[in-house]
Amino acid sequence: MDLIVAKFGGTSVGDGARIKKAAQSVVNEYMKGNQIVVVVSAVNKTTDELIGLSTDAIGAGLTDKQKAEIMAMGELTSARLFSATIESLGVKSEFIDPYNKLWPIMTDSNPLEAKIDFKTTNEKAEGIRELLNQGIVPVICGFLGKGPSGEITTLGRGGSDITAFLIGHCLDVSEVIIVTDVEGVMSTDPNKIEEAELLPEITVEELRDLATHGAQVLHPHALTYKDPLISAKIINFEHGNLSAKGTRIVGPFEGDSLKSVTIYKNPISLIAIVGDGMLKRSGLLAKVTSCLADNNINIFGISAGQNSMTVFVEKTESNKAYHLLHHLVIEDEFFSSLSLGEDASMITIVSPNFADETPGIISNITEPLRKNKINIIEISSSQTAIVLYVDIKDGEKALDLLNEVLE
Ligand SMILES: Nc1ncnc2c1ncn2[C@@H]1O[C@H](COP(=O)(O)OP(=O)(O)O)[C@@H](O)[C@H]1O
Ligand SMILES: N[C@@H](CC(=O)OP(=O)(O)O)C(=O)O
Repeated sequence: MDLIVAKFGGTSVGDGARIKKAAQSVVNEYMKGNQIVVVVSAVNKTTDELIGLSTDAIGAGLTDKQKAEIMAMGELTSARLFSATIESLGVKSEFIDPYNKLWPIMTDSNPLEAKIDFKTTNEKAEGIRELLNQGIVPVICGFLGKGPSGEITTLGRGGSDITAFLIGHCLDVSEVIIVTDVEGVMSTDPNKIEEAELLPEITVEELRDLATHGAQVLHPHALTYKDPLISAKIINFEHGNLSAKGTRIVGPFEGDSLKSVTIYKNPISLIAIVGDGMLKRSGLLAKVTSCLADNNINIFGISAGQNSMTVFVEKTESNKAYHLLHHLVIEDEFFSSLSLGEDASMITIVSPNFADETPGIISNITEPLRKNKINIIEISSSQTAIVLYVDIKDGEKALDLLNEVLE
């Protein structure tokens, strides 16, 4: 007997027929002898409509607390609807909303982007297991939380995915299934490029980066709760079948923790190339990268400024790269000179929450290094990773300091 969480997004429960199809797929799984927890989003665009209505009626006077309470009506309704539909198909079901004593998801008091109180949620989730053992299918409102005073909070737009993975983690389920309006994760958004192709599999790390950079298919924070041993997949509601294939989400793998500070095992060398007004000339970056690629030299990073560009390569390859790039510099009129810099340690800090921790995350990271007189040679940041280069002699010390920051 497997224990499964199935999350149905707004479009998957977009009308009566879809709700029935979704409920039938749950019932079929239940009939196979599996236990199943349903997490449901608001029907179709209900959340947008509720926001639109309240903004039209109240405008700037709408408080965040009121907004959360009004938005919550979407999931309060859909959970009741879904649970009643399961019952109509002959299986016992109970909807679980924040007013129910079994409600598990506890948060801080932020109404719109509530932070999950993991410890309490983990304890409370055991109550759901009692229902499952009685043969009841719990239908939990996605997206919602309960604050310290019993008030309704929300986990941020698209937050039902977080609910699904969080419940999956707390109950240590065998599988989390995200049911949505596309076949799975595709090579790009199929609603933007029709030729998009289905990926049979994607790693947690890839999907997290994709989601953080705007791909709506899954909330990036949901993956924080993806355990390596819990299977997960994204499937299309059209199949009406929870065994549909879709895209399997694999990992995270050992050493690929979602929050980590790592130092690259080998020294890195910096090669700086200068030229007048480099940013305004097209094709210079391509010349440098193809020169190194043609000679099988891996580029670890590259940064470009007004009059210079820095390339990061492994120290063992730096001499070869230096000579190759020198040829390029003397051949090309837009480059004037290059220099092989000091050896550096490359430290990568990864966290899915950087996007939320800004402003301030860069200074949190650089401040302890400054205090310890560690010079940062170069730093680059994205929404999920910060890479910095420090003098090779400072590498290990910087690693320790940055581990403290991440804790
Ligand atoms: N790489 C991608 N693969 C699949 N879908 C994507 C991708 N990038 C963006 N999307 C979008 O994600 C949408 C699914 O997310 P969402 O609308 O939030 O679904 P749900 O309502 O089920 O939660 C798809 O309709 C698609 O437009
Ligand atoms: N209904 C909420 C939560 C959610 O996750 O919805 P969906 O699964 O349809 O993206 C929202 O629209 O933000």
